[in-house]
Amino acid sequence: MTESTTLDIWNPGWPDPFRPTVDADDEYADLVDALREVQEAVTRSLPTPEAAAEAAATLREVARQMRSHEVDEDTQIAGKRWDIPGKAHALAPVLHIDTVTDTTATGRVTVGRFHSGRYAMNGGVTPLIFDELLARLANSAGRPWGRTAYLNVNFRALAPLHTELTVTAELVGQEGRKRFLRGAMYHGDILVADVDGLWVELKPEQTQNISKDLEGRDR
Ligand SMILES: CCCCCCCCCCCCCC(=O)SCCNC(=O)CCNC(=O)[C@H](O)C(C)(C)COP(=O)(O)OP(=O)(O)OC[C@H]1O[C@@H](n2cnc3c(N)ncnc32)[C@H](O)[C@@H]1OP(=O)(O)O
Repeated sequence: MTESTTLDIWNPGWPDPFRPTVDADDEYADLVDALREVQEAVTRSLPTPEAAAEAAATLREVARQMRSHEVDEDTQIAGKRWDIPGKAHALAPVLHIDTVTDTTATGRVTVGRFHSGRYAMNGGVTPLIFDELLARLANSAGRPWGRTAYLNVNFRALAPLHTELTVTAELVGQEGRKRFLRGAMYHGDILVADVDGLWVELKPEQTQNISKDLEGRDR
């Protein structure tokens, strides 16, 4: 079993459309951090109508600025910074991936009120976190790119906000193109959720056509 110490490397088995074609610099990561701050602050706020209108105008101005730098999805950076927690995607919870071996992975995550259901992690966010860690493991160790076929999540206890949770993943079996994974999320010793996932290795024609298949369907 080989320990992988290169969490940030590009796996050569992954299809090109997922690779950023320009280098992201730290200013881009900082921009996404600032956007996360906005998401959390807006979620926590009850502004006066005047303050809400002023903030909305400011945010629309930022959107206008960003639209003038628009690129296509193959070129965008968001979701592709494999080297930083949360991959520079503002929706994704900031998952710190600590270890990835051929068959296991571990990580840590803390969420705030932006990702809250009511005083605890929203039930739609838990699968996002599992998908991130299990996908990283499923698609590591030189394995060709596979796509999530299912993620069956069991919610065992409330996952607290503002508290570090640990997440584990294990590759438990492979049959042909199918990779079976299992994962768990803990608050201390308390199991808050577990998951069974299936990744199916893409056929060559499925990876070549990723961008083409989706043309015109992303708006
Ligand atoms: C917003 C979040 C922010 C994060 C941003 C991060 C960005 C980074 C992005 C990173 C990347 C993000 C990537 C993403 O987000 S992936 C997005 C989520 N996943 C998808 O959209 C996948 C959609 N589905 C497919 O593409 C196809 O169905 C796949 C490829 C999965 C299989 O279709 P394919 O035609 O190729 O294969 P097959 O049908 O011959 O099946 C083969 C075998 O598998 C078995 N099987 C298949 N399905 C299931 C099932 N559900 N339960 C049980 N078994 C199942 C099947 O029985 C057969 O078994 P066997 O008969 O051989 O024994």
